[in-house]
Amino acid sequence: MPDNHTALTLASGFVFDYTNLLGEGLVTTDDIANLLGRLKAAHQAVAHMRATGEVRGHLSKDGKPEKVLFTELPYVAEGNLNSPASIARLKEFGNSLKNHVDAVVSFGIGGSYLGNKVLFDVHCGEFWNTKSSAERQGYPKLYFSGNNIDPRRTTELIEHIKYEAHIKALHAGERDCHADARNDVRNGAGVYRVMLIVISKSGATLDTMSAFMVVYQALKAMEPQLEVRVVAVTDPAAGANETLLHKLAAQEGWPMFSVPDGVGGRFSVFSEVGLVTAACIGFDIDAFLAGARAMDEACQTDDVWRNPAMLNAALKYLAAENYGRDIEVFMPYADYLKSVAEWYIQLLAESLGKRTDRSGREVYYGRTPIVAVGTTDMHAQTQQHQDGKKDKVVQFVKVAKWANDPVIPDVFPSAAKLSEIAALPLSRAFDAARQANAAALKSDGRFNATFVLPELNAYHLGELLYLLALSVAYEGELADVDAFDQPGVEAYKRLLGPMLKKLKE
Ligand SMILES: O=P(O)(O)OC[C@H]1O[C@H](O)[C@H](O)[C@@H](O)[C@@H]1O
Repeated sequence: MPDNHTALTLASGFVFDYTNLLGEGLVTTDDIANLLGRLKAAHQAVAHMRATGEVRGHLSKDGKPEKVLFTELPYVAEGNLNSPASIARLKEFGNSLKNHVDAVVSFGIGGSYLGNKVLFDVHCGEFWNTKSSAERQGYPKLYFSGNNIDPRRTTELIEHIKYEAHIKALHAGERDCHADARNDVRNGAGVYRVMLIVISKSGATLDTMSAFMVVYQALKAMEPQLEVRVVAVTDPAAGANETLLHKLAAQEGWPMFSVPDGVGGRFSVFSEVGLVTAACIGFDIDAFLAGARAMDEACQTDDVWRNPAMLNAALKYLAAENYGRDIEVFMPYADYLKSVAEWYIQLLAESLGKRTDRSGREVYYGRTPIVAVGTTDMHAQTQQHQDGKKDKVVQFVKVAKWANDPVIPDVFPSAAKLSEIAALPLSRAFDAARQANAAALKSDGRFNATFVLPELNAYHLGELLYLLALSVAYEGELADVDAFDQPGVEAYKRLLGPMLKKLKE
Protein backbone atom coordinates (compact mmCIF):
# COMPACT_ATOMS: atom_id res chain seq x y z
CA MET A 1 0.00 0.00 0.00
CA PRO A 2 1.41 3.43 -0.92
CA ASP A 3 1.97 5.99 1.90
CA ASN A 4 -0.76 8.28 0.77
CA HIS A 5 -3.48 5.72 0.36
CA THR A 6 -6.43 8.06 0.48
CA ALA A 7 -6.64 8.80 -3.22
CA LEU A 8 -5.70 7.10 -6.43
CA THR A 9 -4.81 9.60 -9.14
CA LEU A 10 -4.39 8.56 -12.76
CA ALA A 11 -2.07 10.23 -15.27
CA SER A 12 -5.11 11.91 -16.86
CA GLY A 13 -5.93 13.65 -13.59
CA PHE A 14 -8.91 11.36 -12.88
CA VAL A 15 -9.05 10.73 -9.12
CA PHE A 16 -10.71 8.10 -6.95
CA ASP A 17 -10.68 9.73 -3.53
CA TYR A 18 -11.56 7.14 -0.88
CA THR A 19 -10.45 9.12 2.17
CA ASN A 20 -13.91 8.74 3.70
CA LEU A 21 -14.23 5.07 2.89
CA LEU A 22 -11.04 3.64 4.34
CA GLY A 23 -9.74 4.16 7.86
CA GLU A 24 -10.84 4.02 11.44
CA GLY A 25 -14.55 3.33 11.73
CA LEU A 26 -14.69 2.71 7.99
CA VAL A 27 -13.41 -0.14 5.84
CA THR A 28 -9.97 -0.91 7.26
CA THR A 29 -6.67 -1.84 5.66
CA ASP A 30 -6.95 -5.11 7.60
CA ASP A 31 -10.23 -5.82 5.80
CA ILE A 32 -8.40 -5.32 2.51
CA ALA A 33 -5.48 -7.44 3.69
CA ASN A 34 -7.87 -10.26 4.58
CA LEU A 35 -9.39 -10.03 1.12
CA LEU A 36 -6.09 -10.19 -0.76
CA GLY A 37 -6.40 -13.88 -1.65
CA ARG A 38 -9.84 -13.37 -3.16
CA LEU A 39 -8.72 -10.17 -4.86
CA LYS A 40 -5.96 -12.10 -6.52
CA ALA A 41 -8.47 -14.66 -7.80
CA ALA A 42 -10.80 -11.86 -8.94
CA HIS A 43 -7.94 -10.20 -10.75
CA GLN A 44 -7.08 -13.44 -12.52
CA ALA A 45 -10.70 -14.06 -13.47
CA VAL A 46 -11.08 -10.56 -14.94
CA ALA A 47 -7.75 -10.88 -16.78
CA HIS A 48 -8.99 -14.21 -18.19
CA MET A 49 -12.25 -12.55 -19.25
CA ARG A 50 -10.31 -9.79 -20.99
CA ALA A 51 -8.12 -12.29 -22.81
CA THR A 52 -10.75 -14.88 -23.79
CA GLY A 53 -14.23 -13.50 -23.09
CA GLU A 54 -14.83 -16.46 -20.77
CA VAL A 55 -16.49 -15.94 -17.41
CA ARG A 56 -16.91 -18.94 -15.16
CA GLY A 57 -20.52 -20.05 -14.95
CA HIS A 58 -21.93 -17.34 -17.19
CA LEU A 59 -24.79 -18.52 -19.40
CA SER A 60 -26.99 -16.66 -21.84
CA LYS A 61 -30.77 -16.30 -21.40
CA ASP A 62 -31.16 -19.57 -23.31
CA GLY A 63 -28.84 -21.37 -20.92
CA LYS A 64 -25.91 -21.56 -23.34
CA PRO A 65 -22.33 -20.52 -22.50
CA GLU A 66 -21.89 -16.91 -23.59
CA LYS A 67 -18.79 -14.77 -23.89
CA VAL A 68 -18.42 -11.40 -22.16
CA LEU A 69 -16.66 -9.04 -24.52
CA PHE A 70 -17.26 -5.48 -23.36
CA THR A 71 -13.59 -5.06 -22.38
CA GLU A 72 -12.67 -5.28 -26.07
CA LEU A 73 -14.79 -2.26 -26.99
CA PRO A 74 -12.31 0.50 -26.08
CA TYR A 75 -9.72 -1.03 -28.42
CA VAL A 76 -10.38 -0.04 -32.01
CA ALA A 77 -8.55 -2.53 -34.21
CA GLU A 78 -9.03 -4.70 -37.26
CA GLY A 79 -11.12 -7.73 -36.33
CA ASN A 80 -12.32 -6.18 -33.03
CA LEU A 81 -15.91 -5.32 -32.19
CA ASN A 82 -15.02 -1.67 -32.84
CA SER A 83 -12.79 -1.60 -35.92
CA PRO A 84 -11.38 1.35 -37.86
CA ALA A 85 -13.99 0.60 -40.54
CA SER A 86 -16.93 0.43 -38.11
CA ILE A 87 -15.90 3.69 -36.44
CA ALA A 88 -15.44 5.35 -39.84
CA ARG A 89 -18.93 4.16 -40.84
CA LEU A 90 -20.41 5.65 -37.67
CA LYS A 91 -18.74 8.98 -38.32
CA GLU A 92 -19.89 8.98 -41.96
CA PHE A 93 -23.38 8.27 -40.69
CA GLY A 94 -23.18 11.25 -38.31
CA ASN A 95 -21.85 13.52 -41.05
CA SER A 96 -24.58 12.42 -43.43
CA LEU A 97 -27.19 13.74 -40.99
CA LYS A 98 -25.61 17.19 -40.79
CA ASN A 99 -27.93 19.73 -42.41
CA HIS A 100 -29.93 16.86 -43.91
CA VAL A 101 -31.93 15.55 -40.98
CA ASP A 102 -33.95 17.88 -38.78
CA ALA A 103 -34.64 15.51 -35.91
CA VAL A 104 -33.63 12.08 -34.72
CA VAL A 105 -35.87 10.07 -32.44
CA SER A 106 -33.92 7.38 -30.60
CA PHE A 107 -36.10 4.48 -29.42
CA GLY A 108 -34.76 2.18 -26.73
CA ILE A 109 -34.97 1.20 -23.07
CA GLY A 110 -32.55 -0.07 -20.42
CA GLY A 111 -29.15 -0.62 -21.98
CA SER A 112 -30.50 0.59 -25.30
CA TYR A 113 -31.28 3.99 -23.83
CA LEU A 114 -29.50 4.86 -20.59
CA GLY A 115 -25.95 5.21 -21.95
CA ASN A 116 -27.22 7.12 -24.98
CA LYS A 117 -28.93 9.57 -22.68
CA VAL A 118 -25.66 10.08 -20.79
CA LEU A 119 -23.81 10.95 -24.00
CA PHE A 120 -26.62 13.28 -25.04
CA ASP A 121 -26.75 15.08 -21.69
CA VAL A 122 -23.02 15.55 -21.37
CA HIS A 123 -22.57 16.76 -24.93
CA CYS A 124 -25.83 18.59 -25.60
CA GLY A 125 -27.14 19.71 -22.22
CA GLU A 126 -30.75 20.66 -21.65
CA PHE A 127 -31.27 23.17 -24.46
CA TRP A 128 -29.88 21.42 -27.56
CA ASN A 129 -33.28 21.04 -29.17
CA THR A 130 -34.06 24.73 -28.79
CA LYS A 131 -30.79 25.82 -30.40
CA SER A 132 -30.46 26.85 -34.03
CA SER A 133 -29.06 24.41 -36.55
CA ALA A 134 -25.91 26.57 -36.75
CA GLU A 135 -25.45 26.35 -32.98
CA ARG A 136 -25.80 22.58 -33.30
CA GLN A 137 -23.22 22.65 -36.10
CA GLY A 138 -25.83 21.24 -38.43
CA TYR A 139 -26.46 18.16 -36.29
CA PRO A 140 -30.12 17.23 -35.80
CA LYS A 141 -32.30 17.74 -32.79
CA LEU A 142 -32.56 14.55 -30.78
CA TYR A 143 -35.48 13.13 -28.85
CA PHE A 144 -35.74 9.88 -26.90
CA SER A 145 -38.75 7.60 -26.90
CA GLY A 146 -39.56 4.00 -26.08
CA ASN A 147 -37.94 4.22 -22.66
CA ASN A 148 -41.44 4.04 -21.26
CA ILE A 149 -44.91 2.99 -22.45
CA ASP A 150 -46.31 6.37 -21.55
CA PRO A 151 -49.30 7.36 -23.73
CA ARG A 152 -49.15 11.06 -22.92
CA ARG A 153 -45.48 11.64 -23.68
CA THR A 154 -45.65 9.53 -26.83
CA THR A 155 -48.61 11.59 -28.06
CA GLU A 156 -46.89 14.84 -27.18
CA LEU A 157 -43.72 13.83 -28.99
CA ILE A 158 -45.73 13.18 -32.16
CA GLU A 159 -47.55 16.50 -31.79
CA HIS A 160 -44.27 18.29 -31.23
CA ILE A 161 -42.69 16.85 -34.36
CA LYS A 162 -45.79 17.71 -36.39
CA TYR A 163 -45.60 21.25 -35.06
CA GLU A 164 -41.93 21.54 -35.97
CA ALA A 165 -42.68 20.24 -39.47
CA HIS A 166 -45.45 22.79 -39.81
CA ILE A 167 -43.12 25.65 -38.77
CA LYS A 168 -40.48 24.51 -41.21
CA ALA A 169 -43.02 24.40 -44.05
CA LEU A 170 -44.23 27.89 -43.11
CA HIS A 171 -40.71 29.31 -43.16
CA ALA A 172 -40.02 27.68 -46.52
CA GLY A 173 -43.27 29.19 -47.80
CA GLU A 174 -42.16 32.64 -46.63
CA ARG A 175 -38.79 32.22 -48.28
CA ASP A 176 -40.55 31.12 -51.44
CA CYS A 177 -41.55 34.76 -51.92
CA HIS A 178 -37.89 35.52 -52.63
CA ALA A 179 -36.94 34.29 -56.08
CA ASP A 180 -33.43 33.16 -55.11
CA ALA A 181 -34.82 30.76 -52.52
CA ARG A 182 -37.12 28.96 -54.98
CA ASN A 183 -34.61 26.25 -55.74
CA ASP A 184 -34.35 25.38 -52.06
CA VAL A 185 -38.07 24.87 -51.86
CA ARG A 186 -38.21 22.75 -54.99
CA ASN A 187 -35.45 20.63 -53.50
CA GLY A 188 -37.60 19.88 -50.53
CA ALA A 189 -36.26 22.54 -48.17
CA GLY A 190 -39.68 22.79 -46.54
CA VAL A 191 -39.89 19.07 -45.87
CA TYR A 192 -39.18 18.10 -42.28
CA ARG A 193 -36.81 15.15 -42.19
CA VAL A 194 -36.99 12.74 -39.31
CA MET A 195 -34.80 9.75 -38.61
CA LEU A 196 -36.13 7.08 -36.29
CA ILE A 197 -33.34 5.01 -34.72
CA VAL A 198 -34.74 1.85 -33.17
CA ILE A 199 -32.34 0.23 -30.72
CA SER A 200 -33.05 -3.20 -29.26
CA LYS A 201 -30.59 -6.02 -28.76
CA SER A 202 -33.34 -8.62 -28.49
CA GLY A 203 -35.25 -6.80 -31.22
CA ALA A 204 -38.72 -7.18 -29.77
CA THR A 205 -38.84 -5.26 -26.49
CA LEU A 206 -42.43 -4.23 -25.89
CA ASP A 207 -41.73 -0.71 -24.63
CA THR A 208 -39.40 0.19 -27.49
CA MET A 209 -41.36 -1.43 -30.29
CA SER A 210 -44.78 -0.18 -29.21
CA ALA A 211 -43.59 3.44 -29.06
CA PHE A 212 -41.77 3.01 -32.37
CA MET A 213 -44.84 1.65 -34.13
CA VAL A 214 -47.10 4.41 -32.78
CA VAL A 215 -44.68 7.19 -33.76
CA TYR A 216 -43.76 5.60 -37.11
CA GLN A 217 -47.34 5.31 -38.24
CA ALA A 218 -48.30 8.80 -37.10
CA LEU A 219 -45.34 10.40 -38.89
CA LYS A 220 -45.67 8.25 -42.02
CA ALA A 221 -49.23 9.53 -42.34
CA MET A 222 -47.79 13.03 -42.77
CA GLU A 223 -45.71 12.23 -45.83
CA PRO A 224 -44.80 13.97 -48.11
CA GLN A 225 -44.75 17.05 -45.87
CA LEU A 226 -42.56 15.03 -43.57
CA GLU A 227 -39.90 12.53 -44.58
CA VAL A 228 -39.36 9.50 -42.35
CA ARG A 229 -36.28 7.32 -42.43
CA VAL A 230 -35.51 4.42 -40.11
CA VAL A 231 -32.25 2.92 -38.85
CA ALA A 232 -32.16 -0.25 -36.76
CA VAL A 233 -29.61 -1.22 -34.11
CA THR A 234 -29.93 -4.85 -33.06
CA ASP A 235 -28.23 -8.21 -32.76
CA PRO A 236 -26.84 -8.97 -36.23
CA ALA A 237 -27.36 -12.76 -35.99
CA ALA A 238 -28.99 -14.38 -38.99
CA GLY A 239 -30.83 -17.70 -39.23
CA ALA A 240 -32.64 -19.22 -36.26
CA ASN A 241 -31.42 -16.50 -33.89
CA GLU A 242 -32.40 -13.58 -36.12
CA THR A 243 -34.19 -10.88 -34.15
CA LEU A 244 -37.56 -9.59 -35.20
CA LEU A 245 -36.08 -6.11 -35.67
CA HIS A 246 -33.29 -7.50 -37.85
CA LYS A 247 -35.80 -9.31 -40.02
CA LEU A 248 -37.93 -6.20 -40.32
CA ALA A 249 -34.95 -4.00 -41.16
CA ALA A 250 -33.81 -6.41 -43.88
CA GLN A 251 -37.33 -6.53 -45.30
CA GLU A 252 -37.80 -2.75 -45.27
CA GLY A 253 -34.27 -1.95 -46.38
CA TRP A 254 -33.40 0.04 -43.25
CA PRO A 255 -29.69 0.59 -42.62
CA MET A 256 -28.42 -1.34 -39.60
CA PHE A 257 -25.89 -1.09 -36.82
CA SER A 258 -25.03 -3.90 -34.43
CA VAL A 259 -25.34 -4.77 -30.78
CA PRO A 260 -22.47 -7.24 -30.78
CA ASP A 261 -22.80 -10.70 -29.38
CA GLY A 262 -21.25 -10.87 -25.92
CA VAL A 263 -22.04 -7.24 -25.09
CA GLY A 264 -24.94 -6.93 -22.68
CA GLY A 265 -27.14 -3.85 -22.89
CA ARG A 266 -25.73 -2.28 -19.73
CA PHE A 267 -22.20 -2.44 -21.18
CA SER A 268 -23.19 -1.33 -24.67
CA VAL A 269 -22.56 2.41 -24.43
CA PHE A 270 -19.07 1.72 -25.84
CA SER A 271 -20.52 -0.23 -28.78
CA GLU A 272 -22.53 0.96 -31.77
CA VAL A 273 -25.54 1.28 -29.44
CA GLY A 274 -24.05 4.32 -27.70
CA LEU A 275 -21.83 5.39 -30.55
CA VAL A 276 -24.76 5.82 -32.95
CA THR A 277 -26.13 8.51 -30.67
CA ALA A 278 -22.64 9.96 -30.33
CA ALA A 279 -22.39 10.18 -34.12
CA CYS A 280 -25.77 11.93 -34.41
CA ILE A 281 -24.71 14.81 -32.16
CA GLY A 282 -21.02 15.14 -32.97
CA PHE A 283 -19.86 13.72 -29.63
CA ASP A 284 -16.15 12.86 -29.70
CA ILE A 285 -16.18 9.07 -30.20
CA ASP A 286 -12.38 8.78 -30.33
CA ALA A 287 -11.85 10.64 -27.06
CA PHE A 288 -14.63 8.67 -25.36
CA LEU A 289 -13.08 5.33 -26.32
CA ALA A 290 -9.59 6.62 -25.52
CA GLY A 291 -10.76 7.46 -22.00
CA ALA A 292 -12.25 3.98 -21.60
CA ARG A 293 -9.03 2.47 -22.93
CA ALA A 294 -6.86 4.48 -20.53
CA MET A 295 -9.04 3.28 -17.67
CA ASP A 296 -8.84 -0.32 -18.86
CA GLU A 297 -5.05 -0.04 -18.96
CA ALA A 298 -4.95 1.48 -15.47
CA CYS A 299 -7.05 -1.44 -14.25
CA GLN A 300 -4.73 -4.21 -15.40
CA THR A 301 -2.41 -4.22 -12.41
CA ASP A 302 -2.97 -6.80 -9.69
CA ASP A 303 -2.02 -4.22 -7.05
CA VAL A 304 -5.37 -3.31 -5.56
CA TRP A 305 -4.08 0.12 -4.43
CA ARG A 306 -3.26 1.06 -8.01
CA ASN A 307 -6.20 -0.54 -9.84
CA PRO A 308 -9.17 1.86 -9.57
CA ALA A 309 -11.88 -0.61 -10.58
CA MET A 310 -10.60 -3.37 -8.32
CA LEU A 311 -10.18 -0.94 -5.41
CA ASN A 312 -13.64 0.50 -5.92
CA ALA A 313 -15.12 -3.01 -6.03
CA ALA A 314 -13.18 -4.16 -2.97
CA LEU A 315 -14.12 -1.15 -0.83
CA LYS A 316 -17.80 -1.27 -1.79
CA TYR A 317 -17.93 -5.05 -1.34
CA LEU A 318 -16.36 -4.82 2.11
CA ALA A 319 -18.56 -1.86 3.07
CA ALA A 320 -21.59 -4.01 2.27
CA GLU A 321 -20.47 -7.37 3.59
CA ASN A 322 -18.63 -6.27 6.76
CA TYR A 323 -20.48 -3.09 7.68
CA GLY A 324 -23.98 -3.48 6.20
CA ARG A 325 -23.59 -0.57 3.77
CA ASP A 326 -25.55 -2.20 1.01
CA ILE A 327 -27.10 0.89 -0.53
CA GLU A 328 -25.03 3.00 -2.91
CA VAL A 329 -26.17 6.56 -3.45
CA PHE A 330 -24.59 7.79 -6.67
CA MET A 331 -24.44 11.57 -6.35
CA PRO A 332 -22.70 13.62 -9.01
CA TYR A 333 -22.37 17.33 -8.41
CA ALA A 334 -23.43 18.15 -11.96
CA ASP A 335 -26.92 18.33 -13.43
CA TYR A 336 -25.79 16.75 -16.68
CA LEU A 337 -24.35 13.75 -14.85
CA LYS A 338 -27.68 12.78 -13.32
CA SER A 339 -28.13 10.41 -16.24
CA VAL A 340 -24.86 8.70 -15.26
CA ALA A 341 -26.49 7.89 -11.93
CA GLU A 342 -29.50 6.55 -13.85
CA TRP A 343 -27.25 4.47 -16.11
CA TYR A 344 -25.45 3.17 -13.03
CA ILE A 345 -28.77 2.01 -11.55
CA GLN A 346 -29.13 -0.58 -14.30
CA LEU A 347 -25.46 -1.52 -14.21
CA LEU A 348 -25.43 -2.17 -10.48
CA ALA A 349 -28.94 -3.57 -10.12
CA GLU A 350 -28.85 -6.04 -13.00
CA SER A 351 -25.21 -7.04 -12.54
CA LEU A 352 -25.10 -7.64 -8.82
CA GLY A 353 -28.68 -8.03 -7.59
CA LYS A 354 -28.63 -11.82 -7.53
CA ARG A 355 -30.63 -14.45 -5.66
CA THR A 356 -27.99 -17.18 -5.93
CA ASP A 357 -24.24 -17.38 -6.19
CA ARG A 358 -22.55 -19.34 -8.95
CA SER A 359 -22.92 -22.61 -7.10
CA GLY A 360 -26.66 -22.11 -6.76
CA ARG A 361 -26.63 -21.16 -3.06
CA GLU A 362 -29.18 -18.50 -2.09
CA VAL A 363 -27.22 -15.35 -1.22
CA TYR A 364 -29.55 -12.44 -2.12
CA TYR A 365 -26.56 -10.33 -3.00
CA GLY A 366 -26.48 -6.79 -4.30
CA ARG A 367 -26.13 -3.20 -3.27
CA THR A 368 -29.23 -1.13 -3.96
CA PRO A 369 -28.47 1.88 -6.18
CA ILE A 370 -30.00 5.29 -5.55
CA VAL A 371 -29.90 8.32 -7.86
CA ALA A 372 -29.03 11.66 -6.30
CA VAL A 373 -27.66 14.95 -7.59
CA GLY A 374 -25.70 17.54 -5.65
CA THR A 375 -26.57 20.12 -4.57
CA THR A 376 -30.22 19.41 -5.42
CA ASP A 377 -30.60 16.36 -3.21
CA MET A 378 -28.83 17.93 -0.24
CA HIS A 379 -32.21 19.62 0.15
CA ALA A 380 -34.12 16.38 -0.18
CA GLN A 381 -32.15 13.17 0.52
CA THR A 382 -29.28 14.33 2.72
CA GLN A 383 -31.41 14.20 5.88
CA GLN A 384 -31.70 10.44 5.31
CA HIS A 385 -28.03 10.03 4.40
CA GLN A 386 -26.97 11.89 7.55
CA ASP A 387 -29.46 10.63 10.13
CA GLY A 388 -31.11 7.56 8.64
CA LYS A 389 -29.96 3.95 8.83
CA LYS A 390 -26.21 3.50 8.50
CA ASP A 391 -26.63 1.35 5.44
CA LYS A 392 -25.25 3.56 2.67
CA VAL A 393 -22.15 4.49 0.78
CA VAL A 394 -22.50 7.88 -0.87
CA GLN A 395 -20.47 8.00 -4.05
CA PHE A 396 -19.87 11.59 -5.11
CA VAL A 397 -18.64 12.76 -8.50
CA LYS A 398 -16.87 16.08 -8.71
CA VAL A 399 -16.00 18.03 -11.87
CA ALA A 400 -12.77 19.90 -11.12
CA LYS A 401 -12.83 22.48 -13.88
CA TRP A 402 -15.88 23.93 -15.56
CA ALA A 403 -15.86 25.39 -19.07
CA ASN A 404 -18.15 28.19 -17.92
CA ASP A 405 -18.03 29.44 -14.39
CA PRO A 406 -20.07 32.54 -13.62
CA VAL A 407 -19.01 34.58 -10.60
CA ILE A 408 -21.76 35.43 -8.12
CA PRO A 409 -22.17 39.21 -8.46
CA ASP A 410 -22.63 41.65 -5.60
CA VAL A 411 -25.99 42.82 -6.88
CA PHE A 412 -27.59 43.67 -3.56
CA PRO A 413 -24.81 45.03 -1.33
CA SER A 414 -27.30 46.04 1.35
CA ALA A 415 -28.30 42.39 1.84
CA ALA A 416 -25.33 41.27 3.95
CA LYS A 417 -26.05 37.54 3.61
CA LEU A 418 -26.06 37.76 -0.17
CA SER A 419 -23.06 40.05 -0.24
CA GLU A 420 -21.10 37.43 1.71
CA ILE A 421 -21.29 34.91 -1.14
CA ALA A 422 -20.57 37.50 -3.82
CA ALA A 423 -17.31 37.28 -5.82
CA LEU A 424 -17.30 33.47 -5.54
CA PRO A 425 -17.29 31.50 -8.79
CA LEU A 426 -20.28 29.11 -8.80
CA SER A 427 -17.88 26.15 -9.08
CA ARG A 428 -16.25 27.08 -5.76
CA ALA A 429 -19.59 27.27 -3.96
CA PHE A 430 -20.61 24.01 -5.67
CA ASP A 431 -17.56 22.11 -4.47
CA ALA A 432 -17.65 23.67 -1.02
CA ALA A 433 -21.15 22.20 -0.72
CA ARG A 434 -19.88 18.75 -1.74
CA GLN A 435 -16.97 18.96 0.68
CA ALA A 436 -19.26 20.01 3.53
CA ASN A 437 -21.61 17.15 2.72
CA ALA A 438 -18.75 14.61 2.62
CA ALA A 439 -17.23 15.90 5.87
CA ALA A 440 -20.57 15.92 7.70
CA LEU A 441 -21.20 12.32 6.63
CA LYS A 442 -17.68 11.26 7.62
CA SER A 443 -17.98 12.92 11.04
CA ASP A 444 -20.76 10.47 11.84
CA GLY A 445 -19.03 7.41 10.43
CA ARG A 446 -21.00 7.50 7.19
CA PHE A 447 -19.10 6.01 4.29
CA ASN A 448 -18.50 8.11 1.19
CA ALA A 449 -16.05 8.51 -1.66
CA THR A 450 -15.49 10.84 -4.61
CA PHE A 451 -14.57 10.39 -8.24
CA VAL A 452 -12.99 13.55 -9.61
CA LEU A 453 -13.26 14.29 -13.33
CA PRO A 454 -10.72 16.96 -14.30
CA GLU A 455 -13.28 18.28 -16.80
CA LEU A 456 -16.68 17.25 -18.10
CA ASN A 457 -15.67 15.92 -21.50
CA ALA A 458 -15.84 12.76 -23.61
CA TYR A 459 -12.47 11.43 -22.43
CA HIS A 460 -13.13 11.64 -18.71
CA LEU A 461 -16.68 10.39 -19.20
CA GLY A 462 -15.21 7.35 -20.96
CA GLU A 463 -12.92 6.82 -17.99
CA LEU A 464 -15.76 7.07 -15.47
CA LEU A 465 -18.27 4.81 -17.24
CA TYR A 466 -15.63 2.20 -17.97
CA LEU A 467 -14.39 2.23 -14.38
CA LEU A 468 -17.91 1.53 -13.17
CA ALA A 469 -18.48 -1.22 -15.75
CA LEU A 470 -15.26 -2.97 -14.83
CA SER A 471 -15.92 -2.55 -11.12
CA VAL A 472 -19.02 -4.72 -11.32
CA ALA A 473 -16.99 -7.42 -13.05
CA TYR A 474 -14.58 -7.46 -10.09
CA GLU A 475 -17.37 -7.29 -7.54
CA GLY A 476 -19.19 -10.17 -9.24
CA GLU A 477 -16.04 -12.23 -8.70
CA LEU A 478 -15.72 -11.17 -5.05
CA ALA A 479 -19.36 -12.01 -4.35
CA ASP A 480 -19.17 -15.08 -6.59
CA VAL A 481 -22.29 -14.10 -8.54
CA ASP A 482 -22.78 -13.94 -12.31
CA ALA A 483 -22.52 -10.21 -13.03
CA PHE A 484 -23.58 -10.65 -16.65
CA ASP A 485 -27.03 -12.21 -16.56
CA GLN A 486 -30.37 -10.81 -15.35
CA PRO A 487 -32.68 -13.78 -14.77
CA GLY A 488 -34.87 -11.80 -12.38
CA VAL A 489 -36.30 -9.62 -15.14
CA GLU A 490 -37.84 -12.68 -16.78
CA ALA A 491 -40.30 -13.23 -13.92
CA TYR A 492 -42.64 -10.36 -14.83
CA LYS A 493 -42.08 -10.92 -18.53
CA ARG A 494 -43.50 -14.44 -18.18
CA LEU A 495 -46.67 -12.92 -16.72
CA LEU A 496 -46.89 -9.91 -19.02
CA GLY A 497 -46.90 -11.85 -22.31
CA PRO A 498 -50.06 -13.84 -21.56
CA MET A 499 -51.69 -10.76 -20.00
CA LEU A 500 -51.25 -8.78 -23.20
CA LYS A 501 -52.61 -11.66 -25.27
CA LYS A 502 -55.64 -11.88 -23.03
CA LEU A 503 -56.29 -8.17 -23.37
CA LYS A 504 -56.72 -8.64 -27.10
CA GLU A 505 -59.25 -11.44 -26.79
O1 LIG B 1 -32.02 -3.91 -25.97
P1 LIG B 1 -33.23 -4.68 -25.60
O2 LIG B 1 -33.15 -6.10 -26.00
O3 LIG B 1 -34.48 -4.01 -26.12
O4 LIG B 1 -33.32 -4.70 -24.04
C1 LIG B 1 -33.57 -3.60 -23.23
C2 LIG B 1 -33.50 -4.01 -21.78
O5 LIG B 1 -34.48 -5.00 -21.57
C3 LIG B 1 -34.46 -5.88 -20.47
O6 LIG B 1 -35.40 -5.51 -19.53
C4 LIG B 1 -33.13 -6.18 -19.84
O7 LIG B 1 -33.27 -6.51 -18.50
C5 LIG B 1 -32.14 -5.07 -19.98
O8 LIG B 1 -30.87 -5.56 -19.63
C6 LIG B 1 -32.11 -4.52 -21.39
O9 LIG B 1 -31.15 -3.51 -21.48
